[in-house]
Amino acid sequence: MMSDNRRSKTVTQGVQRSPNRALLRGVGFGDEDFDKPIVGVANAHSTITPCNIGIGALAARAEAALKAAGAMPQMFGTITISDGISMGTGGMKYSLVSREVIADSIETVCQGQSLDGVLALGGCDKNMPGAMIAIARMNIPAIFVYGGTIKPGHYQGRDLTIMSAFEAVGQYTVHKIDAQELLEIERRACPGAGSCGGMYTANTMSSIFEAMGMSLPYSSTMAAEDEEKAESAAQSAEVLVNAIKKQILPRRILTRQAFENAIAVAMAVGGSTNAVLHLLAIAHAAQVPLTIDDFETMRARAGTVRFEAVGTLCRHRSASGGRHSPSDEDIACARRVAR
Ligand SMILES: CC(C)(O)[C@@H](O)C(=O)O
Repeated sequence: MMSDNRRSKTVTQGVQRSPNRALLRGVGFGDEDFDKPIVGVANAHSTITPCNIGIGALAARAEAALKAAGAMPQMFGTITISDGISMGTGGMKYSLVSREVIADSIETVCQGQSLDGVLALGGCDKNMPGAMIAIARMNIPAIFVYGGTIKPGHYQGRDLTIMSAFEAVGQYTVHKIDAQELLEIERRACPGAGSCGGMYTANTMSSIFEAMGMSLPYSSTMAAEDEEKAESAAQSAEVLVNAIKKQILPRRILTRQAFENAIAVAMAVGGSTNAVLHLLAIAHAAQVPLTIDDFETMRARAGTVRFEAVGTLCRHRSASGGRHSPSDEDIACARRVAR
C-alpha cells in the first residue's frame, strides 16, 4: 500500500534527511509527524482588500482541521492586489501579472518542499485563478476554499456594493446626488470582509470552481463573515486529506466536461467576462483543449435545463437590480439552484 506522504517522504525519511527533520521540528513537527502527509495551506490573507482580510481566520480553521484529520499543515502566504483600487491607475498593469506571480509562488512552495497536497484560499480577482492555475499545473491533491462574498451595505433602504460607489461618482458628476450623499455611499458600500458583492470576478470564479468540482458543494455562495464559511473551510481540509489518501488528482476532476460546466454556469449567472481569460489559462495548465470559440458553442448549447434552473437565481437578482450583494434570500435561492 502506498503511503499518504509519498511526496514529502523524500525530505523526511532516512539518516540523510536528519537536518531536514531538524528544520521541520523547528516549525512544530514531532517524532510522530514525519509519516503524515504534509499539506500546504496557501493563504491569501492580506489587509490589501476586503476580499482577503477574512481569509486568515479561514486558513486557521483549515489548518486545525488538517491536523485533526491526521495531516501536517504548513502555512504560507500569497500576494494580492485589488483591481478595485488599482483600476484607472498605472498599478493596473500589475493586475493580470499578479495572477501568474500567485500561481508561480504556490507551485514554488509545493514543489520546492515536496508537499503532499495543497489547500488554497483566495477571494480576489487574481488570487482565485492564480491558485487554480497552480493546482492544475502541479496536479497534486488540492482543494480551493473561497473567502466568501461581502454582505451588502445599506443606505436609505437600498442595498449597496462597491458598484454603488462607482455609480455614485457618475451620479455626482451629472449632479444627480450631492457631495454628502456621495460620501455616505462611500462610507457604507463595503461594510466588512468579503469579495465584491455581486456577480463580479470573485463570485463568478467561486461559482465556476464549485461547478468544476474543485470547491465543496454550496461553498461558493456563503458570506465571508458567516460561521458556515469557516465550517466549510474545515470540511474542505477533511476532504483534501481523503483525496490525498485516495490520490484523487485535480486533472481527474478538471476534465473537458468540467470546463463546459464552468462555462455554462458563467453564462447562466451572467458572470464576469474575466471568466473567459481565466478559464482558458486554467484549461491550458490542466492540459485540456479549450478555445475562445467554445464559449459561444456552450452559450448556444447550455440550453433550457441549466438556464431554467439558474434562471431562478437570475430573476431573483434582476428583481433587485442585479447589482446588490447577495441577501440571505439570494443565498438560499442560489443553494436551491445548486441542488
Ligand atoms: C472591483 C471588482 C468589482 O472586483 C472588479 O475588479 C471585478 O472584476 O470584479
